Amino acid sequence: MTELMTAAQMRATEEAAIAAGRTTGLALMERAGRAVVAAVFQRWPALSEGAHAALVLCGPGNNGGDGFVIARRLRDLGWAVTVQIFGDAARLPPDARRMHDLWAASGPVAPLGPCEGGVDLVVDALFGTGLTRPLPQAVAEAVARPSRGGDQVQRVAVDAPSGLNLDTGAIPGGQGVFLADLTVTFHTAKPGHYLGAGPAVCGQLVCADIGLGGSGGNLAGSPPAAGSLRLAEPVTADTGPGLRVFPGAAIAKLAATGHKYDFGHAVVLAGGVGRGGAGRLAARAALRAGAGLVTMLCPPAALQENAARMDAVMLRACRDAEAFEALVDDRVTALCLGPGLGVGERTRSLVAAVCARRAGARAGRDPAVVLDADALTSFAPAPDALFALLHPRCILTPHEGEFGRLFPDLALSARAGMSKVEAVRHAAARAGCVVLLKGADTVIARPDGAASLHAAVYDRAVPWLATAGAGDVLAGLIAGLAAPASAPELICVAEAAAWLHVEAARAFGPGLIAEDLPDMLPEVFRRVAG
Ligand SMILES: NC(=O)C1=CN([C@@H]2O[C@H](COP(=O)(O)OP(=O)(O)OC[C@H]3O[C@@H](n4cnc5c(N)ncnc54)[C@H](OP(=O)(O)O)[C@@H]3O)[C@@H](O)[C@H]2O)[C@@H](O)CC1
Ligand SMILES: [K+]
Repeated sequence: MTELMTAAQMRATEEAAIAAGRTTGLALMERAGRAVVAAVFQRWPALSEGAHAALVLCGPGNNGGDGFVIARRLRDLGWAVTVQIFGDAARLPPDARRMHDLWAASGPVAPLGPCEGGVDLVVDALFGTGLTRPLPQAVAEAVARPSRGGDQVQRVAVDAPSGLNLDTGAIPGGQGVFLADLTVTFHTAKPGHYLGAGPAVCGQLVCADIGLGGSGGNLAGSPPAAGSLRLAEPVTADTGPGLRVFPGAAIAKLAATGHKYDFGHAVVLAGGVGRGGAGRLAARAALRAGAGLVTMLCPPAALQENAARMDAVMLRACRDAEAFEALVDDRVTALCLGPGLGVGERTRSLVAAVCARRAGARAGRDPAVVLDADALTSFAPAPDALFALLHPRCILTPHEGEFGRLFPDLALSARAGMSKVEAVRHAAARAGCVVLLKGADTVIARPDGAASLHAAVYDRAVPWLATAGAGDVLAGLIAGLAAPASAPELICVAEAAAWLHVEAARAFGPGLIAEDLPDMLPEVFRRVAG
């Protein structure tokens, strides 16, 4: 399932299922605890054979309840289990109290403290979705305490490593968090499993079905609902092999045949002499992504330099915004500007001219406009002047630095407790267009709050993608995918571009430079269509 639920949404889903009589809190808790044990055995098969020793740390809420289920299950399998609790068992919520009592009928419960004897497994069932503030000192000490058993001790977190905020991926207080090798969450993943510090402290993420029923909807690539949040991850059709629904459906050339104009005409505006590399990267990516034609516009003095470096990309001289008007006709379906364009008035006037190109009521949809890099920074002194130019077929693709220049109150340093998802949602609403904030946790949002998280973390981590020019390639990819008449809506295009960008980097591997990315796309496409 690609939907991501906040703690409040998860609570509401659980309550609705219980209120409708479809399940009970106790049944959910039992399944949650058993799912953790099953995931532990799958990750470490040696632990599923013979008897071992575990330390189970239980908290004051239902996360603790899951811990008591785990303790009971392991003991039933012959393990030696030590259970410690933070807080007063008498004040546990009812379901957790029942699970505590079931365990306590035949096993002791001690307060948090050093564990006598060596263990093979430490279970963190201290806090899950209910963590609202920094860990208390006693808990911070408990999660940091090394367990006897050395390197052989495996550490599993129930729902979340305690100390991690599952809505934001932040560690409130900045310190004190359980470092897990494996985190088992329930029903859907939560934003914090993918945002910020989440992936590093979760270790590996497994999402277990606990019988709450699937929503089945909000899959990557389909039009998202206002206010929803999902993961941009592959979606395969249920019926047989063939195209992947996502990202396959977003790549026009994989799904249809047609004339080159059916796949659109993308225009990339590039910088002056010696600054054209960024624009060339974007143009090559747009062409590889499937635009039928790509034209690069550059200042007259840079024509020769660019002509020496490009063949399939067409090239025209464009001195300023006035020249732009004369050069671009109605068949241009996507425009990309910013990479290498330079910061200043010329860029501002080009952005104004590009955003003013509208299809009109009868001509179908407006051209897609990708604004990146210098096209964003040029408006740092007056972001509102940019927002006044934008329309819903525009997309801003900042990195954190550029984002902070346009939205200083939403900048990373100013976010204080607000998640990256919320920050980008606010930015999109203010800008009146799609905003994609880059990172290992790329967040894309539409003005109505529909959002998508593309995570290059866990087994998709590509640290070698942090290389000069990679962002220019992403901007070009979006323009190229958005250009065809059959392209899906812009937020879906952006999801697909983010995914392809990372897949291209993964296919190449370490040593990658930005030039390699567009040229890896054919290999990625073959796999998508296979
Ligand atoms: N939803 C579902 O479908 C299912 C949920 N399940 C499980 O339930 C978990 C959620 O349970 P939960 O809501 O009881 O929250 P949990 O994380 O146990 O903590 C709440 C307690 O901690 C306290 N507290 C918080 N922060 C604190 C701090 N810094 N320092 C000290 N105390 C602090 C807080 O106190 P309060 O803030 O109210 O003062 C409250 O007492 C979920 O993660 C999953 O494991 C499964 O069983 C199956 C189905
Ligand atoms: K936990």
